[in-house]
Amino acid sequence: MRRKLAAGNWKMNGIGANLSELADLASPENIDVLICPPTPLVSRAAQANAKIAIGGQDCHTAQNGAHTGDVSAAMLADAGATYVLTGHSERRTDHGESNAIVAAKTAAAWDQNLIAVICIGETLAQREAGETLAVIADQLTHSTPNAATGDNTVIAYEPVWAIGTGLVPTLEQIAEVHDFIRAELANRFGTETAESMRLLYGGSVKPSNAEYIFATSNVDGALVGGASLKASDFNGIISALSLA
Ligand SMILES: O=C(CO)COP(=O)(O)O
Repeated sequence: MRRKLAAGNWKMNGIGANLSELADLASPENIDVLICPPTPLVSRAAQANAKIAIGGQDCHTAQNGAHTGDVSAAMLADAGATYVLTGHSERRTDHGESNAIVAAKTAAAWDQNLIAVICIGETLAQREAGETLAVIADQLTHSTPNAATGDNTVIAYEPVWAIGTGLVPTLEQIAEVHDFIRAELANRFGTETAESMRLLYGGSVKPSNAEYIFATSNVDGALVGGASLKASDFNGIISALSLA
């Protein structure tokens, strides 16, 4: 059985004062809860609530060296992180990260025993051009190294046009992509590995729509931006996932 995962991505939001939100997060026994705060908060976040996991939002392909401003998977692990996001669309756009770079970052995360949450998703233009599944297949294939397992990898489907916009795909659209991802994983890694890998939906998930999204085929949780910043909001999503 896949353990469901409620993941929050604080993006470039939050200072020390915001860490008090972590103490107020619910942590139901039957699901995993993860928060990915900005890098300067990772170490303190990891001390704030023993029941939730902490992750980085990005890592370098190397573990150390002359890369000013970057953070390595080794540093995140040392600070108490157990997960890291790789290939978030904002990294792909703001920092020009290719699938090959995302795959190298994912491998670097695994080297430090971090669970990689590999993010993929189409733009609105790609969806309107009917290219969604081709884009998803391409990103999934080339961002995911061969050694992926259900233990070291989570796949997050985040349509770029749904991030921070309040727009959410229909449940049919979410199911279509999640079913497709599961099938692609089965083709490549075999059914057992594919069935053990968690697939998250991300993009404007709120307490008000979480229950419906979590009832969708092959959705094992969510990657949440804005609604993860306040415990009162994220707890609504955590509760919906726990009951799903
Ligand atoms: O990008 C996201 C999480 O990684 C989604 O952000 P929002 O939940 O704010 O739309």
